Amino acid sequence: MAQTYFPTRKLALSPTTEKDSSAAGFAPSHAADIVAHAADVQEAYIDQKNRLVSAIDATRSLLTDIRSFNKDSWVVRYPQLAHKPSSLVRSMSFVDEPAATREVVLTAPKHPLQRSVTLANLAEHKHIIDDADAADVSSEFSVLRLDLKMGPAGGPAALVSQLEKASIANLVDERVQASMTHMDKLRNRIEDTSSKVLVTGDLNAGKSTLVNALLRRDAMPVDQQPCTSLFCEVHDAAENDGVEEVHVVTEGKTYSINDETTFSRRPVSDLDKIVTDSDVHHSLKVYIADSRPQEQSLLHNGVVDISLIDAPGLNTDSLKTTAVFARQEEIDVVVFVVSAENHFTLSAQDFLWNASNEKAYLFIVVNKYDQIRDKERCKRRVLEQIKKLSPRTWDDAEDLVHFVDSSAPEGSESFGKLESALRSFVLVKRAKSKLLPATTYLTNLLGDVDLLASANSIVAGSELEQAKADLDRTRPVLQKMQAEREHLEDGLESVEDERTNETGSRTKAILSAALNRIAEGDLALASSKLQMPSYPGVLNIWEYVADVRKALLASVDLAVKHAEDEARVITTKGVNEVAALGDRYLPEGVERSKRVFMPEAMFTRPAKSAPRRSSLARAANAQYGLGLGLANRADLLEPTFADIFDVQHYVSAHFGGEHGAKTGKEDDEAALGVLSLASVGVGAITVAGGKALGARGLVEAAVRIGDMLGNESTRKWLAPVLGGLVLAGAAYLVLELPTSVPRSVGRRIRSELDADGARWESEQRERVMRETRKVLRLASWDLRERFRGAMEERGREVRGAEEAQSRAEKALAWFAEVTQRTVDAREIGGLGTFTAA
Ligand SMILES: Nc1nc2c(ncn2[C@@H]2O[C@H](COP(=O)(O)OP(=O)(O)OP(=O)(O)O)[C@@H](O)[C@H]2O)c(=O)[nH]1
Repeated sequence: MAQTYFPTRKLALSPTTEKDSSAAGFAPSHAADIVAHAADVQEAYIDQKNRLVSAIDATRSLLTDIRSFNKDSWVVRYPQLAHKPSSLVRSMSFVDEPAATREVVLTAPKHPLQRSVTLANLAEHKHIIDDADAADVSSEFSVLRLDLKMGPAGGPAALVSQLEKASIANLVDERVQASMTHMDKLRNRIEDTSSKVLVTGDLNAGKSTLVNALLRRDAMPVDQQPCTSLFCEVHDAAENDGVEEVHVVTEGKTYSINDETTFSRRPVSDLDKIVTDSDVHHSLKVYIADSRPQEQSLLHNGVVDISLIDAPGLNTDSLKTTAVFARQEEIDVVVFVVSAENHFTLSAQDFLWNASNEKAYLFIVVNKYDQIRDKERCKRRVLEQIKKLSPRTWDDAEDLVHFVDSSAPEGSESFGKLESALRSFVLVKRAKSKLLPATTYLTNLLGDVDLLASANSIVAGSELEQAKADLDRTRPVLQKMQAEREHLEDGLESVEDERTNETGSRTKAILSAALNRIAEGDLALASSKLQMPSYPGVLNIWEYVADVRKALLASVDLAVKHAEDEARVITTKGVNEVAALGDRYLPEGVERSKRVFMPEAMFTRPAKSAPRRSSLARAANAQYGLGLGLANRADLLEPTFADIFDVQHYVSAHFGGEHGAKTGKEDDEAALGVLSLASVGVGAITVAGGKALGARGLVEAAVRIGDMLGNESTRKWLAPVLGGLVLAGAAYLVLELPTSVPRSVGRRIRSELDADGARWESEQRERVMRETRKVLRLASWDLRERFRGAMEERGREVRGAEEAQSRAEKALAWFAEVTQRTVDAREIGGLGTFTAA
């Protein structure tokens, strides 16, 4: 019954059960009780309305926060719960990830004001999974339900199997936004204090008289012939700035008090005339001032802006119009006026029957009761009719059916009771039409928020676990890498240095030995591939020198190549050591270097720029593939006199000068020009003497020879002796050539290699070391990059996991707060206790 909307007050009205006798003998309560009841109802209504408004505001702010949290901190997930027969267990999946399902369980709320069910992880609630009673518990969204069916119009609807997380979150956000807009409307509706009471009934039943009685003034014309044919809507003049006025609504326009084009103004004194003259169905807005205090006035009651609509009497013509009018949403209450003398006409019965089906409760005023002699009998017969026409009205007859004399309201107890009951009834009906939808909506919405929060809590919980596991896995790896970085660095440096130095010393050893050997006239390197040419005889001495030169140069090439090969071996070792360092320090799962080291590719690149050096030194840098390729350089193969008689060697050896070793090739050639002539004979002498003679000795010998030539007798024997000596020397020279030429050539080559003062050997060493260092640097760089990349990757993983952890923790706390706030909102709105009848 109506009072159940306001359970916070113990109402003074008798309970329904006591009224069961009302059909037989209706026992009216004392008017004072009714008035007190009206005050209670009014207070309870205001209280409930305010609570609901606060709850709406709290929910609205919660939704605003949820939206911004979802935007900034958490992509909200939308769960789908598949029902499992006879159990509280649901299979939960998310629209963005339909394949991944997890079992959850519906749990009883921890708080009485929580949703009837929330979700929890199955593992934590195994004990309640087989509760058959729970099979029907709904785990569906109502307000925030997403319509995920899509497809061409008329075609088979296809379930959107998978949408992006973000798109789903957007859809949820849109639903939340839409529900906020809807709440604004509900709030406006609740706050809207206007309420329309339609007064209708049989012709001449006294409707206008009742309206006048309620207003306590003769505003509406009575006894009109023909009967009232238009709808007069009576408002408090306060709504028209306190001015009493009639607004005749322009035909075809929708009335707005703020739009002068929708009505024309007439004085209230013209009302009689307007009603009398009216031959068409107009509607009127009548603004009447009620000077009575708020607690007495119906129009001016301080709670609801009630307007009374005096409708035309029901007949076959007006019946339909009035029925349509009564059905309008803004009509909160229908007051049906019936004459006690006539009871219900057929039109009245028709209207009541339909109206009671559509609007459960009707307020019935049985008028002209003063005219009835046998009042009890009349009352009984009227109530019997009401019982048939509107049983629910009959149930509440004490509140809803009033037997009055509208022509004399002042001081009438029954009329006072009618007024109070009508006011309560208006408020009760408002509660039903305005507060209840808002209450239901809010209850459903908060339930959905709970469901969303608990599903997202479960997700946050799993993400937290995942993040912790990730951290446990990645953080130690990162820390280990940070700790070992220096070791790796040291290891790489030492491989680089050690192997480069090893290459250097190997090269040095090989080349030193090689140069010493050629200086002795031997091949730089003993090899089966090379042989010293055999001496072809003095007549082919020039070719012999060329061949020796070529063979020695080729052997130097071979020695260089040998040093390079050694460097390749050492470098390969170094590369393998770098790879081993990679195996040791790179974490699991990091791809090892795919570079394949090809030792044969070493020493194949021409130097980009070399400083100016002797042609040999330049050649040394020109072509690495075949050692130095010295033996293929035509310009280097050209033999010289010095290759045969190495005067320069003897001269420099004698003067102990380093001239020869230090001059350039041009100087070599100049020296050869001066000394070449002398070297032929003198070189022979010196060699013939078995030891190297000094220049002084040579000069002295020449002088003595000159003296002897000046002496006649001496000349006689000197010529044959001298000739003999020269011949012997020449013979010796010729005999020694096979051994002296290789030495001379070897020494020449050696000194030419060192020609520009830069030690050829150390240059070669540097070159070979550079190559090794280059390879090892590349290998180290590659490993360092891998290590750095892996460390960055692990760092990112750790940071990602840390962020995920803090996001999940924040989300868990947030969703717990959301749940608490839904509880608070329910409490504020009295939703847990406010139940519909
Ligand atoms: N004695 C008495 N006369 C009443 C009462 N109510 C109305 N009347 C009289 O009944 C007549 C009709 O009253 P109206 O108020 O004009 O009736 P109505 O229902 O508005 O008439 P229509 O709008 O024309 O259908 C008037 O003469 C009123 O004085 C009442 O409670 N007691």
